Amino acid sequence: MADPQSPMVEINGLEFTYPGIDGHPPPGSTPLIQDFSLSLFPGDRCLLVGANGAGKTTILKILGGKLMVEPHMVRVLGRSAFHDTNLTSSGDMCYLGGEWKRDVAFAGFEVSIQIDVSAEKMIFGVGGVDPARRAELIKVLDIDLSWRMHKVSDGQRRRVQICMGLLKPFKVLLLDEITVDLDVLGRADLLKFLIKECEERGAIVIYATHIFDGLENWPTHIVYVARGKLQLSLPMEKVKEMSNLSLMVSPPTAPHPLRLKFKYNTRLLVS
Ligand SMILES: Nc1ncnc2c1ncn2[C@@H]1O[C@H](COP(=O)(O)OP(=O)(O)OP(=O)(O)O)[C@@H](O)[C@H]1O
Repeated sequence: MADPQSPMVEINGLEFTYPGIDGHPPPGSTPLIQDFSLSLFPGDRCLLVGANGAGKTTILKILGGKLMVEPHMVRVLGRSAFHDTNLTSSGDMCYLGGEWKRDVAFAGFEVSIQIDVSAEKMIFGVGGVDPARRAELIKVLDIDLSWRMHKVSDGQRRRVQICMGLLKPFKVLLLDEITVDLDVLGRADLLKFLIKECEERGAIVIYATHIFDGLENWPTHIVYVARGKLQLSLPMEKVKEMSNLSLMVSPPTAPHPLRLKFKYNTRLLVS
């Protein structure tokens, strides 16, 4: 188990702008992510929330080492997420997000994983895996090993993707709307499995989603992002303490307010 006092993820004054076609941020552009700092410790389960375009995926991609930032701005397990490729290849950090694609011959060109191969071949093709963990994941995700990948539904394909991503005992898991294709029971079983991973092994999960159903007791933290800035980071005990309190981050008349209503009757009204 990791030292509970030392952060597994540290974001220090993160700034990020997507590069233009010349590979550099357009001159004079305002950074998309600004002045963002956050530390997460062993066992933390962080729910990353915010409106469309707030910057959640960008933050997860930066943490997942898919976008370059200065090494001191983001440390994952004490290492630079972008520069230390061993973080991902070792399985210590796992990013699951977006569509499940694979690179084909042309640089930067990707196609969906829809080849005629069985779920069994894909899952058992991942080497160096504990057979008991693999069997548990196949059960939790209710995977039929005889599924052919070109004939399965989106949700079934997603289950195989999640299973393959979780086969190695990750230390940091980044989930970007990955459960959107799962049915209610499949999602609940997966979320329960992730709680066990955090409590028993001290792993951490950062989960960006717009679907709050069934999440009342899942997170240890709620992190709210708007316009690329951290607006709120609340431990769940605080959210529970705020029973009957409405926390107004922006007036309820703001266009498209996002309402997070948990069973504790805490309402975060944010735009
Ligand atoms: N590759 C890119 N190049 C330039 N701008 C981008 C790129 N990807 C995203 N953006 C912009 O960055 C902003 C944040 O996008 P991001 O995908 O991080 O938001 P999000 O909070 O994950 O949104 P959603 O809830 O819709 O998934 C958006 O305005 C988007 O248009």
